[in-house]
Amino acid sequence: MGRTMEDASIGIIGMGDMGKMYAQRLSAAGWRINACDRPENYESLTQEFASQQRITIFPNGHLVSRLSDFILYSVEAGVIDRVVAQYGPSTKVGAIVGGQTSCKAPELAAFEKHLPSDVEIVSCHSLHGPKVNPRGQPLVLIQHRASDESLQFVDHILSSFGSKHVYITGEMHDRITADTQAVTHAAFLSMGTAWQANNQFPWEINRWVGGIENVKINITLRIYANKWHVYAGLAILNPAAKQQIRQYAESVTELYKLMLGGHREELKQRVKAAGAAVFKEGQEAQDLLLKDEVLDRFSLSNRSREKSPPNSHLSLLAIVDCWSKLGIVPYDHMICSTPLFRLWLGVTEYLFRNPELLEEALDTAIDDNTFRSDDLEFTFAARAWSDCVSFGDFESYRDRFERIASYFAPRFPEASQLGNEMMKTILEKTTNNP
Ligand SMILES: NC(=O)C1=CN([C@@H]2O[C@H](COP(=O)(O)OP(=O)(O)OC[C@H]3O[C@@H](n4cnc5c(N)ncnc54)[C@H](OP(=O)(O)O)[C@@H]3O)[C@@H](O)[C@H]2O)C=CC1
Ligand SMILES: O=C(O)C(=O)Cc1ccc(O)cc1
Repeated sequence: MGRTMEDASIGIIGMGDMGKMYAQRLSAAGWRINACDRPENYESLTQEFASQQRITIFPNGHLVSRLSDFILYSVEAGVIDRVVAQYGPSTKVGAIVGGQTSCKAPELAAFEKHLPSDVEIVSCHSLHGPKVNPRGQPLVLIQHRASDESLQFVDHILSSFGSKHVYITGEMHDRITADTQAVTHAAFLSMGTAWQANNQFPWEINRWVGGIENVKINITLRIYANKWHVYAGLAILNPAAKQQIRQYAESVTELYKLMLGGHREELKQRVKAAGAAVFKEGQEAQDLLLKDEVLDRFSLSNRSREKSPPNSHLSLLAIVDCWSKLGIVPYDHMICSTPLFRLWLGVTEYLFRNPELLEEALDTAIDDNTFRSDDLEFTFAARAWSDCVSFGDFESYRDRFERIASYFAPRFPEASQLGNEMMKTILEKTTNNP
C-alpha cells in the first residue's frame, strides 16, 4: 500500500459545510489535510484557514489528488461525475478515494468510470448535518473496490468522530436512505408548501400550536433554511426515492379522498391495518421520548395551550400507509437514520401507539372540516413534489424550494435557534452515545 498511518494525508475536494466540518475534525485529531474548493474560492479559503497548521488549501483538485492518501469528494451530488472526471485521473497511485454525497449510485459510477484502476474506493456518508455532533450518529462506510486493509485504514481515519460505523453496499445505502431521507424530506417540504399556499405561518394559528406540531414546524423550517441542492440531489438521483415518494403522494391522496367522502370505517380500517403492519407488538424502538411536556418547550408561538387541538394528521397517517404498502419496517432503517428521521418516526410512533389520539385524529379527519383546506393543499403539495422528483429537473426543484423558503425566511434565525435546542434535547435522549 506504501502508506503508513504516521505520514498519511487526507484530501478534501469541496470545502462547503460538510468538507469544512471534516477538515476541522480530522485535523483536530492530528491528520494532515490537503483541501480545495473551486479555484475562485482559493484566496478566501486560504485566508480562512491561515492559522490552521494542519490544513493546507490548494487551488484545485489536481493538486489535492496527487498528494493525498485518502481523498474525499464533498461536492454537490449533481456535479460529482463532472468533478471526478476532472480530478480523478490525477489521483496518487495506490490512494483510496471516497465521497460524501448523499446518494451513492452516481458517485460510485463516477469513481468506476474516471479513477485509474490502481486506485481503491471506500466511500462514506455521515448521516447528519454539519452542525450536529457526529458522536453516536451513523456513519456509513462502503468497501466498494478496496482491500480489507484499506477499509481498516479509512475506518481508523474516521474513528475520531465517534460515530457508529455501518458497513453496507452502495445499493443498500440508497434503498434505505430513500426512506430515511428522501421521503422524510418530501413530507416536510409538502407541509411547508401547504402552509405557504394557504398563506399561513402555522405557529400563529391556534389549531397548530403545541406538541407534535412543534416538531412539524421546526423541522420544516430547518429544511427550508438549508441548501436546496442537498435535498434535490438525494431525491432526484436515487431511483428508489422516486418510487417511494410517489407511494407517499398516493397514500396522501387516497386517504384524503376517504376523508372527503366521509368513509369513516374504510379510513379507520385502512389506517389501523397499516399501523398494525408497521408498529408490531413488542417492536418498540429505543425510547424515542416524544412527550408533550418536552415538545411544548419548543414552540415558535407565544400562545400557551392546555390541550392539543385535534388534527387529522394526514401527513403522519400517510407515511404509515406508505411504509405498509412498500413493506417497509422503519425500525429496520435505524442503521441509516438521520436525526430528522428519528424525530419523524418518533412523532408517527407517538400518534400510532396512542389509540385514543389515533381515534381522535381519524374522527377529526371525517367530522371536522377545519383542516380540509390545509389537507387539500398538503395533498397537492405531496403530488407536486413527487412529480418534481420524478421529472428529475434540478432547476424546477430549486425554483419551488427557494420560492417557499423565501416565504419562511424572516423566521429562520429564531426557528433555527429553537430547532437546534429541540434537536439537541431530543438527540440526547435518542442517541446511544458511547
Ligand atoms: N449538508 C448536509 O447536511 C449534508 C450533506 N451531505 C452531502 O455532502 C455533499 C456536500 O454538501 P454540503 O457541504 O452541505 O454542500 P456545500 O454546497 O456547502 O458544499 C459543496 C462544495 O463543493 C464545491 N465545489 C463544487 N464544484 C467543485 C469543484 N469542481 N472543485 C472543488 N469544489 C467544488 C462547492 O463550491 P460552490 O458552492 O462554489 O459551487 C461547495 O463549496 C453533498 O453531496 C451533500 O449531499 C452529506 C451529509 C450531510
Ligand atoms: O437529517 C437530515 O435528513 C438532514 O436534512 C441533514 C442531512 C442532509 C443530507 C444528508 O446526506 C445527511 C443529513
